[in-house]
Amino acid sequence: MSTTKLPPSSIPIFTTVASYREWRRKAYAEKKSVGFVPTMGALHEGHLSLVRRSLAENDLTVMSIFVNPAQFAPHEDLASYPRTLERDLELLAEQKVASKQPSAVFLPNVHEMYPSGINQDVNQQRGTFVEVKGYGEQMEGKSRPTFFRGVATVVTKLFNAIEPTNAYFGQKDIQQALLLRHMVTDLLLSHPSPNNLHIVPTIRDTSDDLALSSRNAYLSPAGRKVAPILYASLRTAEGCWAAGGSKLDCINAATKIIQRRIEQANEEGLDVEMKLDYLEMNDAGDFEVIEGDVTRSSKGDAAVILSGALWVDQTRLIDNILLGSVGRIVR
Ligand SMILES: Nc1ncnc2c1ncn2[C@@H]1O[C@H](COP(=O)(O)OP(=O)(O)OP(=O)(O)O)[C@@H](O)[C@H]1O
Ligand SMILES: CC(C)(CO)[C@@H](O)C(=O)[O-]
Ligand code: BAL
Repeated sequence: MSTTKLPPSSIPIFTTVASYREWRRKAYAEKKSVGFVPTMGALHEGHLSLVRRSLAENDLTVMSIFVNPAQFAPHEDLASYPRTLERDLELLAEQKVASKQPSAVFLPNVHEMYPSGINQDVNQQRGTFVEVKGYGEQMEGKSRPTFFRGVATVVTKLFNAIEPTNAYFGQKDIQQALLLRHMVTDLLLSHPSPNNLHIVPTIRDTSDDLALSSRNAYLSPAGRKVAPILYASLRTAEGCWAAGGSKLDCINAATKIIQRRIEQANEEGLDVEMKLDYLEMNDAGDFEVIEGDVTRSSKGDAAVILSGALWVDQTRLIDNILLGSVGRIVR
């Protein structure tokens, strides 16, 4: 275990796969289950809810903190992504469920995760990648075409290194979590098995329901004031869908809510720019876009992802609501 230049921590920190594996071997020998919470750090209550779920369901809980360069496009915010390691370790050490506390932090550097090197050329011809075709091109993948390849690749590596019994992901990034379930199934992974990849509900700010997100730290006061409109617009679409509206009508109604907020912000003289990236409904099974004339009753019982992304100045916010029969998704 290396402790060079690391902040003090009461939880063991492993910076190499080799040192972590020694610890993991002991857990196997003692027949202890290992819950895993992968993150990019800058922890908030959303991350901590995943930790508490893991603590409740496993003997041991491991969190990884790794800002994965491969999932950022060259024009994205890799350099400025919030990094708050000292505070993250403090928050983690405060978590306790039924006298269990987090057991280890995996904190690799880029070389440890990408031993053959990494470049962010989207057309790169050399290297090992994991791509989940057919599930990474819609919704988030449409706006971030190389994002899911980066996520699937690093999560495969993390699963191989950590060998978790259970892994925990947030509903806030629903496409990511469902795509990873497909990946785990298709690659016959057993650590975790597909049934043990859990999706945990989104934690929101109690005052205005804004989904907690590390990138919220980028928001100016004016940006923070308008940001809840994304979820409010999704709630409008949800209500419209429940009342029997067509997909087209519901998305239009939600879009109008955003447009109205943009006008209002101008009228209020708020110093903020908003731009809607997308609002869409997709089948939760195959991620296909729902046709405009489809309604809740014509869709039957199948689960639907209602999701959107909104630019607030330079910050890209995402959120979603699951519609229909979602019991088998969030579990
Ligand atoms: N509000 C939230 N509620 C529940 N889980 C969340 C929430 N926000 C993030 N997560 C989950 O935490 C895990 C780690 O996410 P990550 O470190 O990227 O944080 P983030 O807040 O989503 O950051 P970003 O602002 O980059 O999207 C993911 O599984 C993610 O879905
Ligand atoms: C799953 C993940 C840790 C992979 O880098 C990241 O995409 C995240 O934090 O959601
Ligand atoms: N929360 C998903 C990680 C990302 O947006 O890069």
